[in-house]
Amino acid sequence: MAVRENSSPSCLYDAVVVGAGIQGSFTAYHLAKRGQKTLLLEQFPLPHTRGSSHGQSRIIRSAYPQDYYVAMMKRAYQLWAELEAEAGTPLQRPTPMLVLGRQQNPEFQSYWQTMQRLDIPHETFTPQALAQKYPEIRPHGGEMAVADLTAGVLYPDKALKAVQEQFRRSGGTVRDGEKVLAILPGSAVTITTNRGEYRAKRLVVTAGPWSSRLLDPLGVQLPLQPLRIHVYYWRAKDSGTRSHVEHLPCFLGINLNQDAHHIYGLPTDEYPGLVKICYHHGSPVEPDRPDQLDRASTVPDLQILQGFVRNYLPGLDPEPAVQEHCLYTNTPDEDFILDRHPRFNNIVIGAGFSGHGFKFAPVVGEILCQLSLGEEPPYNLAHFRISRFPASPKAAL
Ligand SMILES: Cc1cc2nc3c(=O)[nH]c(=O)nc-3n(C[C@H](O)[C@H](O)[C@H](O)COP(=O)(O)OP(=O)(O)OC[C@H]3O[C@@H](n4cnc5c(N)ncnc54)[C@H](O)[C@@H]3O)c2cc1C
Ligand SMILES: O=C(O)[C@@H]1CCCC=N1
Repeated sequence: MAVRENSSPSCLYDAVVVGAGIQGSFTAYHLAKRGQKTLLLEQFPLPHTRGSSHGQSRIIRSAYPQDYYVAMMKRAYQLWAELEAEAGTPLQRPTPMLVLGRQQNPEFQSYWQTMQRLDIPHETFTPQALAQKYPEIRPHGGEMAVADLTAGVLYPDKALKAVQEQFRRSGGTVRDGEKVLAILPGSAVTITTNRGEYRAKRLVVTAGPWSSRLLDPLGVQLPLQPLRIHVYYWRAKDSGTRSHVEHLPCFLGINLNQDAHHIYGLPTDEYPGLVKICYHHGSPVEPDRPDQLDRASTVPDLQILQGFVRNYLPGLDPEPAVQEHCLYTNTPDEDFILDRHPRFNNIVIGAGFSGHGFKFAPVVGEILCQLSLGEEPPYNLAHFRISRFPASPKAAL
């Protein structure tokens, strides 16, 4: 195997980041801005559609039931604006997001109370006010809404391109089509790829659905579950009502009709006249074989969504017009993993973004950069620690 660029001390990298999805790309961007000689490795030729960060729309919002996410979003909005200024292009479009639910529902209450307590600009809609403002939406049984007025639609493909470009401008190197096969810990970490070998003072692993492949041999078994998520786009029944589709806000339905489901939607630019509505859960899958689903554990997402469309958005055709897919990597509590390796503190892990990580990527990248530089990020990271999971037997090293 060829040894690349590590035959002299000057070719030792300050940092190597594995995985050029949105989290790894922002981590590399911050490291390079901090003057670190940084290499970003990606297994597939870029851009690609095989992980979690591709596509043309994601929701950005401040509204979360948990204060710690709201605090991180404050910083994320600042950093998104910085990247937009550097790139000279908008990376999001402001669009309010309705949290829909029953007033008595504890999760709905948490969203609402957090918005009030933390002064997130918001507007509350009684069922009557909701019907007036958004007649396309038909809530049931007294369901109401609170709108996060800071929300919007992010443009993921553009964002990924912009952050990687700015990383390169800061002196960083991206090598795509280069898969990391092995990691050997040490004061300088040795990284073996299908093309060669590198050494780095610090390593950040942001490998999305493939994270366990790299981390298990390093003795950290994380409860990460890759899920296949179907992305559905729906059209108005009557083409004359197309403007109704475009008028819809982003929305997040909490246990609507007293079902256990979370369903979300957003107006998008990628298919003019269609609205994207998805089920926030998917079927377990191997990331290299996303088409092989185990029937026994496949979630009936389409039936659930069709029921929702018929009941809540009767102006839409209940047959989806377009179907795509993407991968989530879930933790059991759906909180992220942002931590140092328990034994090797120059190896940092960012994983388990559980289908809601895109909006946080600028601040996640900053946190992973700070952790890898031995700094303590100014957030409560207790919810993101590896130690929150029950200990599992360690692999031999
Ligand atoms: C359908 C869908 C809708 C979503 N909606 C929202 C939303 O509205 N708002 C929101 O905030 N978030 C949303 N998310 C979540 C968000 O997109 C993800 O949290 C985020 O993209 C995760 O990024 P990542 O960098 O961790 O993973 P990825 O994008 O998967 O990146 C990991 C990268 O690592 C590379 N890699 C893996 N192993 C190796 C290796 N051995 N060597 C080299 N490279 C390697 C992979 O090829 C990949 O490119 C959604 C996700 C999906 C799928
Ligand atoms: O993160 C988001 O905002 C979206 C909507 C809720 C479910 C997952 N992604």
